[in-house]
Amino acid sequence: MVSVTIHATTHDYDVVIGKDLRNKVTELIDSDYTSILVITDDKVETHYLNEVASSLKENFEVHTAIVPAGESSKSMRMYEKVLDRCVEARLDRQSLIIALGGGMIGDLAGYVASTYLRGVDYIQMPTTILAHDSSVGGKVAINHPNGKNLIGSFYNPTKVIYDIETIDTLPESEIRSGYGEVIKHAFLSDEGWSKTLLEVDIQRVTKEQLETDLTRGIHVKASIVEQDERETGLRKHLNLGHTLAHAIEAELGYGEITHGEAVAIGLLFMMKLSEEVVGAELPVKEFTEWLKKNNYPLSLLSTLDSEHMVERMLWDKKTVGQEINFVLLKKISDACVLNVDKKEIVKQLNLLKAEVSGE
Ligand SMILES: NC(=O)c1ccc[n+]([C@@H]2O[C@H](COP(=O)([O-])OP(=O)(O)OC[C@H]3O[C@@H](n4cnc5c(N)ncnc54)[C@H](O)[C@@H]3O)[C@@H](O)[C@H]2O)c1
Ligand SMILES: O=C(O)C(=O)C[C@@H](O)[C@H](O)[C@H](O)COP(=O)(O)O
Ligand SMILES: [Zn+2]
Repeated sequence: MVSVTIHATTHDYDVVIGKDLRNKVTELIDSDYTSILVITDDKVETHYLNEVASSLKENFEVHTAIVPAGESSKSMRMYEKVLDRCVEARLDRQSLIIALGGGMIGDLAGYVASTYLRGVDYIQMPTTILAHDSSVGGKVAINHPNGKNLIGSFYNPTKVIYDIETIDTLPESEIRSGYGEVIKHAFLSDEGWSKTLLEVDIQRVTKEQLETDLTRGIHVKASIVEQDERETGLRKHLNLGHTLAHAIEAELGYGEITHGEAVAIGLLFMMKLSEEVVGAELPVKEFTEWLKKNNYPLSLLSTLDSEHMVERMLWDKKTVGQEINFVLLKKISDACVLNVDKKEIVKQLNLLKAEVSGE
């Protein structure tokens, strides 16, 4: 078992990474809670809810809330439903919420925890690769039809319990999605690691490599959120690739593309923009090849109208006074935030669309 302590402004919390933790959750809960509400989705429920609930029942009164799997559950409607469940279960201020699932559940349950009774404790139990990112750092949110995560807060969990065995049941599409954020963390931090990842074949990646990459990603994220929890500066770098990614997700409809796939496409666009705007020399060719080899859905770019995507980007949380701010790379592991002219964004997006469709 590996434990990484995150030093947050409100409290320190541990990210515990290990095997079979789903059957040992009770042992990992330090406080004496009156009751626990486990929030999960209906896919994760079939795999892991029984084990987690059985472990908790040894010591606690346990309630459950199950929402439909998929990004469309990160909504106002589902937020209200889960709050109703909190009320129905009579959770009090000494109750605990457990978010059992991927980033969708982590964000939704975390937002519920941050607002119910003005805030109750919650634990993140990530079950996807992507959630190595979402379970750390305390950003919790739900989506609005206009833009991703428009309603949310910063609210740190009391613990993150990452049972690494749960990722065994992930389909290939979710491994692909997870690697979108893993490679983002590599681009932000380490050229050598980035090169290693560009060799990864998503269909054949080993368990050992997955564990190493996840743990590494958690360390990168931890270091950044510890320095700038509320995203006044440095934390913006974690948004690398997200200005386009979030615009694509909202445009296609939440859940039509995975978050990590959208981020991967956003990273490619970020690279092209970085070359153009800051004269960076980046492994664009290698990254494009890697995306193609691993079946990231680059072809959907051709379905997007560039001007309209710029309109979508105005909902990005880095947008100030209608100016779009991009996280760009001067080189691998050296990011900056720059205002990019809307005409330039349209031009570069059109060029990228033409390139990937082979025009
Ligand atoms: N808060 C943050 O800092 C942060 C960071 C990154 C992403 N996010 C958010 O995270 C969300 C994406 O998270 P995600 O990719 O984990 O998606 P997700 O939670 O929707 O999970 C993806 C799919 O995998 C299924 N699943 C989950 N665990 C499984 C398992 N172990 N075995 C089999 N199936 C499993 C789910 O039911 C779902 O169908 C987005 O909403 C994104 O905005 C938040
Ligand atoms: O933790 C952060 O900060 C991030 O930006 C991580 C992103 O991977 C994540 O998708 C986050 O939810 C995006 O935040 P937002 O503020 O752009 O909604
Ligand atoms: Zn993300």
